[in-house]
Amino acid sequence: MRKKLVLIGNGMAGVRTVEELLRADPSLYEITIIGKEPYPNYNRIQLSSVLQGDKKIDDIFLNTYEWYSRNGITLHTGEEATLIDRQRKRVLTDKGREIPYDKLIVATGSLPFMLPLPGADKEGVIAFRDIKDCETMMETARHYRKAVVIGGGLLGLEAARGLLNLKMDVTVVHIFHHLMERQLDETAAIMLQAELEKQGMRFLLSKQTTKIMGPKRVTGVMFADGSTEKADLVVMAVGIRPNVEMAKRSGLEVNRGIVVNDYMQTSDPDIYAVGECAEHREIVYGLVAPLYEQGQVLAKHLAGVPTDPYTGSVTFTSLKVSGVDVYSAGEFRDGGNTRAIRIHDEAQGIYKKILVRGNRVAGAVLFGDTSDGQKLFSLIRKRADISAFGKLSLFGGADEAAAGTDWASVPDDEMICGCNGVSKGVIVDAIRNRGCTTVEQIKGCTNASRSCGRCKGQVAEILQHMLSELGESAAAAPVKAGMCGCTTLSHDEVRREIRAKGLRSTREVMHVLGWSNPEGCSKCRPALNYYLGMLFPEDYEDESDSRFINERVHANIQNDGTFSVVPRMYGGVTSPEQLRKIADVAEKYNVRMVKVTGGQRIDLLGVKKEDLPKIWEELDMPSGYAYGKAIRTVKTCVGSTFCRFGTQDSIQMGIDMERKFERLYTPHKVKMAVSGCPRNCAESGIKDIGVVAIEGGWEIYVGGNGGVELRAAELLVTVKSPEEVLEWSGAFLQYYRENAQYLERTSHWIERVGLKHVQDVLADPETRRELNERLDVALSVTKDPWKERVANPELRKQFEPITIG
Ligand SMILES: Cc1cc2nc3c(=O)[nH]c(=O)nc-3n(C[C@H](O)[C@H](O)[C@H](O)COP(=O)(O)OP(=O)(O)OC[C@H]3O[C@@H](n4cnc5c(N)ncnc54)[C@H](O)[C@@H]3O)c2cc1C
Ligand SMILES: NC(=O)c1ccc[n+]([C@@H]2O[C@H](COP(=O)([O-])OP(=O)(O)OC[C@H]3O[C@@H](n4cnc5c(N)ncnc54)[C@H](O)[C@@H]3O)[C@@H](O)[C@H]2O)c1
Ligand code: SF4
Ligand code: FES
Repeated sequence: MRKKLVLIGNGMAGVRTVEELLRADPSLYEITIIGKEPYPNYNRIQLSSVLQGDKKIDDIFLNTYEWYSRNGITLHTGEEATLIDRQRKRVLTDKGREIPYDKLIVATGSLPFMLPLPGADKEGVIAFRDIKDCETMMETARHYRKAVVIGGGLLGLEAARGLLNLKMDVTVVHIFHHLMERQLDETAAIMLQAELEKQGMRFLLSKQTTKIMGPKRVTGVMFADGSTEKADLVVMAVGIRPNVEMAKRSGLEVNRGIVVNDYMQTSDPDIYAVGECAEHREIVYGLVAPLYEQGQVLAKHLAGVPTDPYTGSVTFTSLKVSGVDVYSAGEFRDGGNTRAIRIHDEAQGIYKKILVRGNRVAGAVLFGDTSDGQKLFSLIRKRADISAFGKLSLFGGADEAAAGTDWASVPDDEMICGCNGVSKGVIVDAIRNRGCTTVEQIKGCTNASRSCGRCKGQVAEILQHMLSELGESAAAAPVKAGMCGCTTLSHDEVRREIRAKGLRSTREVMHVLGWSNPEGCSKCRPALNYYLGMLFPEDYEDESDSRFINERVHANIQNDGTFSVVPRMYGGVTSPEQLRKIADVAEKYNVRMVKVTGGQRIDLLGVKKEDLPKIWEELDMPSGYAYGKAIRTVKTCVGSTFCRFGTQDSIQMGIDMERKFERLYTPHKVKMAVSGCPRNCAESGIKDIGVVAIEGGWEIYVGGNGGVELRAAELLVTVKSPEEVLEWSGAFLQYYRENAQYLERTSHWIERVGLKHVQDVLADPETRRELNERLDVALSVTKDPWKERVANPELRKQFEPITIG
């Protein structure tokens, strides 16, 4: 039986440790992760980029919910571990859960330090640590103008730049007489301040804040010298404290952080600590590179793989503010038996200082041109003997950068991605031997550029260099976009290979087609699952784990973690009996909102996951697939049944289409409509398939889209009878299913391949017949997912309130 491993803290260090462990041996542990924040693991570092407007929250997730379920990890989000009952080897949570463990990792990170000032609890006083803080700042900037950031360290300056981008007027209050005194000497700090002032930031240095002013919401801050500064928003960025209270309560040895040995083991041999909450040899780290190094050692240790102990890390920092290049690694203050080698070009705004002790580089501070950063960092880490280097050759710098790095002469062990400890040699190997031909693929293979992203340019340069070195054909070939970072093959190529080689499972596809990441990723897995299901409808066993969350639970997840339920109503027609059932269910399960959708259906919003099967059972209506890459709704107008202008029975046509095509999975969602005359009340002109009745027949339009990119549907064909509408629509749908890329709407697909091409193919009656034949096979094996889950106790278990929060 597998041992139980529990991780407390669903953050950067803990989840990286789990990733490394799965890479070492995925079969060893049954893993449970408890995370206080209501999201999957995200890149906290990139919150600065979100605030600065360079990224969206959606871009910074490192692991999707699918990743957890694919790896068999039980995830409890929005839940806090409150105590470790070490006697009974259980973790207790604030939701009353008791989770047994054999091995436990504590990775609770840090808490931002909030200055205990009078008034610090006022509205508008926040920290900058998580998504919520980031959202609060963005929202505040919509209504208020004046921000004060307390703390002129890395975090404070990145926050200040973000608030400037959000059009706030920003003052940074710093206690020390120069900025970033924990990373920079005075010269570099003064240059940095001048640059940031040019960007519009204001500074109050050597200022000690004594009070937060205001009635309920902050209106200003007061300083020890009696002066004040107005503020509608105060961001405290004055450092962090390891989050150790729970560990302390549970009796673990805690100093500043949770005390660990060289294998990250705490005072309890079955409990480990990793990340910002851990104290190793009296050091607590606050940057990802050392935390990932800790994670690597811990993962190997847990997997029983021989590993060197963790002996501590040399760190580097770099400010993520656009237009400013600052880099600091190792020691940075003069003195302490070090000699300084300096270049200071005031005209060009460049300052470089290297501190040397004996024959080794002990540290470096760079401003204005940081291109030597990683080279110097490598020398510091390796403790390289530099006696053979001329003083100035240590600074390759601007000239070398201008000429472009000669990557052939860079040693393989030179560190390229400091955050993830990836050297040039590892990147070269990924390109040469693991088939990587894009920066994304290298990221997937090696983690390079997955954290702060500053090394991305260098990774791209190495890639270019290698492609030319690997021969003319590679150099000449444009860097091809594979379907994701795991493969260089395009969607079309993958589909062709699956068909040609008769591959029957996602694992087999990945193995035979040489996926660089043997597990695949959230992009390729759903696509492969779709292609396999489409190509082999009768034999392929759907891999629910490869589907997006909505398709796994057959309901649409909402922004608060609840779900929506949309039962099918063919052609948008309902009955008093159905309406009564819907009303009863809505009342019984306290459904928060009942809403009519744009597709003429009724949506029950705010449903708890555990209530889904009960609601489906009591509704006793088919799933409307409102959550899937599938046939959605057929919207109809009243047509000739009631309307004075109606030329045909659009309602019946819509009902027949929906009954025929329901439950069919497609590359992306497919919406349809039928209008009873060209007045087009059902909006057939912006649907994937839009049917319009005319005197004596029907027009079929395709490729319309009413979403973000509005696109009018184009006339595919005019036919005479309802049977022909079904025949042409079926052939069109199957041709789209077989030829579009996964996640390609009909509008994009038609633009890519051209309407003329589709018309030419479908003009042949024999081709239409064959397409419809294959479509019928696919339709014949579909089952209503709600009924299936209601009837099957095993499938119902999935909805018990445990996994994804
Ligand atoms: C805006 C910003 C920018 C940054 N930029 C950089 C950078 O450029 N380079 C760099 O190296 N570092 C940077 N950092 C620091 C980096 O993000 C951290 O070092 C890293 O996230 C720490 O990882 P961790 O896993 O130890 O902690 P976290 O990522 O904080 O994860 C800990 C998680 O545990 C959860 N948790 C805590 N207690 C409990 C409990 N009792 N039960 C359940 N869950 C719990 C927390 O909610 C949190 O989600 C930045 C940080 C911020 C805030
Ligand atoms: N680019 C990056 O690498 C980056 C970016 C953001 C955050 N981080 C990390 O996040 C963590 C938090 O960052 P941070 O900048 O808050 O921590 P920090 O400890 O590096 O800096 C805090 C700064 O606040 C100043 N300060 C302390 N008390 C003050 C007071 N009363 N008034 C005014 N200033 C005061 C300190 O002098 C110090 O310079 C750190 O571990 C940092 O390394 C890193
Ligand atoms: S599209 Fe024509 S038939 Fe249908 S409701 Fe509008 S006017 Fe009447
Ligand atoms: S140096 Fe930060 S991601 Fe590579």
